[in-house]
Amino acid sequence: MDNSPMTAPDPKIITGDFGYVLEDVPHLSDYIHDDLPTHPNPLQDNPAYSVVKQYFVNVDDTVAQKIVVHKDSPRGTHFRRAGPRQKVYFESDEVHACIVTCGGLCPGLNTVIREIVCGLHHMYGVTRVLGIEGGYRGFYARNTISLTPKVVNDIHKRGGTILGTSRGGHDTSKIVDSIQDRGINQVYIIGGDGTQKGASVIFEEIRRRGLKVAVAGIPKTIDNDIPVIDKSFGFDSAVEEAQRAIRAAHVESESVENGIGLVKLMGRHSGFIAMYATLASRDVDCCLIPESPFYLEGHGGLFEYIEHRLKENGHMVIVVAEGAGQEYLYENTRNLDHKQDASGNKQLQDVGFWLSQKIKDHCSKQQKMTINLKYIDPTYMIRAIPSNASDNVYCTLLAHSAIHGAMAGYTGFTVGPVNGRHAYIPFHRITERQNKVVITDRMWARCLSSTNQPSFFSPKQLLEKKAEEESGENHMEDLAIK
Ligand SMILES: Nc1ncnc2c1ncn2[C@@H]1O[C@H](COP(=O)(O)OP(=O)(O)O)[C@@H](O)[C@H]1O
Ligand SMILES: O=P(O)(O)OC[C@H]1O[C@](O)(COP(=O)(O)O)[C@@H](O)[C@@H]1O
Ligand SMILES: [Mg+2]
Repeated sequence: MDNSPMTAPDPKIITGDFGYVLEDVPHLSDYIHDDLPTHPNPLQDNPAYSVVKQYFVNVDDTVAQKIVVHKDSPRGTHFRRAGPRQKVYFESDEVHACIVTCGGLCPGLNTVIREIVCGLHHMYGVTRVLGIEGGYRGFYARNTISLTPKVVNDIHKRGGTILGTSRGGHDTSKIVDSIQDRGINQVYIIGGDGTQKGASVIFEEIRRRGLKVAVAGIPKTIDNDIPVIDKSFGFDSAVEEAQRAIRAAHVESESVENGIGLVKLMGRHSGFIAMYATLASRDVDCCLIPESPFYLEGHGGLFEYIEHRLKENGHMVIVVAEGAGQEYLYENTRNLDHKQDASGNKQLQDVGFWLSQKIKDHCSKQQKMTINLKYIDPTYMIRAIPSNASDNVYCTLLAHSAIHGAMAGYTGFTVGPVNGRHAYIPFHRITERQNKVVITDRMWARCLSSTNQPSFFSPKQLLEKKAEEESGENHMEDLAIK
């Protein structure tokens, strides 16, 4: 076996007129130089699909990343449009696919698994699909299970993942050895930012070994922290389920004098669930997210706002994303500073519990008012639900787009909607940064105006933040266009 070090190839950038840039994804033919045979897409004979007008996408179709433009704006970055091609690079009985799920749970994982199995079977006549159990380490440390449409028929009605998942355990060469030994030639990897980084190095190793194996990533994150794509599957389901906890917090708080309902929601680095759940509910008086630092004491602080709100309304609901205010918690427990999970993610401390204590201490110290605080932590209950109807449809489209891409010989890509159109996105664009709530954007302003909470920023700090975010955006644009 060749053990020369892995080097990532340069990104595939194709430029055109008027500032058009295609950030393309790799194709098997980029590194397998023997003539790879192509075959007509079996979908053309499929009774369900054959009548569809223009079912196949044009090979040159691309999707624009930026759709708000001015008369003279450059056309900017584009991604290859996802969808079925007229020619495929695999024959049906040649395909031996596998599916793995990694990282934290998320509503919809089972739907994606189901739709990959059924899509491969029904659209492309593929019968050999293996489920890798227990995340990346399952490639070399666990048994596999054979997945058929019958086995997966009902799984979309269940939360979790029938394959199991794990953090850590990514051993690239053992994983690729296992892929090679089993004769797998399509690898479907469902997972978040960490998983997509893992998928990227698996792809690099496969390319280095010159294997005819397509690697397709399906982005999973309940936190919605994956960039470029419009949103991640399971996010809508999570926001919907969070409403139940917020409603409970509201009922509890308004039933007593000076009631405070405090709800913690997931969101390690990105406060999207908290922000959307707040906006959807309209019962929330304060939403705290990691992107927007807050402070407790003094003028404009959280305590002042709580006192004001209780005086005014007699009760209040606070939503806090789990990653918010972590700087305060680490201040107090220096010894836990560097605790990480098996994947290297920083382990967070319970901001909801900490905040409850702080609010209670403050109110009892001040002897100003007796409060009645109920802390609700529904985080794992939310993560474990099955996906809702709209996420189910979304998961189906993701699975189909991934299958069409792999069958067409594309590899080293993540699939996802960009401005509503599914596209193939190179791994590095998905893993180079995290999607975060931009607190100088209108959506956060809507959230603040719906709760009427303080922004916790002075006008000067806000201007600085805006300048910082604008220069960050320009930097990303530069990277994309070069
Ligand atoms: N930089 C990386 N390179 C290779 N594998 C990684 C990397 N980061 C994470 N992984 C692997 O990806 C899997 C999931 O990562 P994790 O961060 O736990 O969840 P998520 O993918 O949901 O963000 C783990 O098995 C982990 O070992
Ligand atoms: O208890 P676990 O499995 O480590 O998960 C907790 C974390 O998982 C998340 O849901 C995100 O997980 P991923 O990074 O796997 O998408 C966070 O919101 C949360 O901090
Ligand atoms: Mg992650």
